[in-house]
Amino acid sequence: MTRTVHTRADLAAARAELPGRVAVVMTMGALHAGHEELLRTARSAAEHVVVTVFVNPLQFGPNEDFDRYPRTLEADLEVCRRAGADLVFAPSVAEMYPGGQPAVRVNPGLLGEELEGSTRPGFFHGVLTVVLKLLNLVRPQLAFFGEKDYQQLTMVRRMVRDLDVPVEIVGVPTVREPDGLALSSRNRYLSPAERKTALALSAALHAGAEAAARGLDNEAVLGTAHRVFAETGPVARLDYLVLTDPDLEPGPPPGPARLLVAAWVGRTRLIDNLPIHLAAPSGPANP
Ligand SMILES: Nc1ncnc2c1ncn2[C@@H]1O[C@H](COP(=O)(O)OP(=O)(O)OP(=O)(O)O)[C@@H](O)[C@H]1O
Ligand SMILES: CC(C)(CO)[C@@H](O)C(=O)[O-]
Ligand code: BAL
Repeated sequence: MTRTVHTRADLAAARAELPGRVAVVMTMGALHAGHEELLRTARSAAEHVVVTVFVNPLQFGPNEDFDRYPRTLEADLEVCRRAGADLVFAPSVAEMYPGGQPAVRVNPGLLGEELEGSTRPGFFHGVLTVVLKLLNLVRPQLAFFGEKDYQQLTMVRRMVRDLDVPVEIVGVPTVREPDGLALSSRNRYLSPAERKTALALSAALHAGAEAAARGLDNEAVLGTAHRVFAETGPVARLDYLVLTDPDLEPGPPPGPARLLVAAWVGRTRLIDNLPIHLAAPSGPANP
């Protein structure tokens, strides 16, 4: 049975009745098959699954989509029931932030100012603060996050390591539509024409990954990705398309790397990323 609670007192009481290993899946609702994959993976790894549904105002900028973000709690509860979640915590903003916006927030450090943090100032302060609060309220052994939000997953791992938070973070590969588009709650903002343009993100990433597999160097991999982005989505507006090392440190080494993209399609900002396997640069020939 899936129980739904809205207050921290009811959460504490319901949590106390869950023995064994507890996994949490944190969401902003508007659940889709990507979230369902997180729920399935969590279900197979722990005795109990807790889902949180909360559109966190702290991570939205003043000109972002907090007000129009889809809120579909009844449908979300049905997804949670089907997935066999034990408990859903769906608090109000006042329940999460009873004193108003918190003065004390998690500082994400320098990486928090880059990529997503560069275009969305304060975003990772807001994300890490609510993630830490939810970890403290749910007290899970495991927490599942999607690779679709790769920088978020990386930042959460760093926070847990740097602040000694007693939880294991598990990343789940991105679930895609058959044509490659990464599932995202924001896809429902797209008109049919924008839905086609949105393919520019995944097409660019896949072209970059294929170029790397063919042995092309970093520059050619990025060049290929840029060309395919422009050809597939000429009306999309690129924010960034970068090749980094898998921990988002500057400068990809030979070997594993990550290609990340963010772009606006109309008023909708989408992100995506893929792992890349760069061939080692060929050194001077042996005499
Ligand atoms: N396509 C996907 N595959 C795997 N995990 C996903 C996917 N989309 C979202 N997630 C993960 O689900 C969790 C909750 O994300 P969230 O509720 O913000 O959904 P979202 O689709 O990313 O929404 P948005 O469109 O607002 O970015 C996050 O850990 C996120 O990485
Ligand atoms: C992790 C999260 C639930 C925090 O609000 C959100 O950023 C999301 O849905 O990815
Ligand atoms: N999906 C990550 C949360 C956000 O974009 O606000």
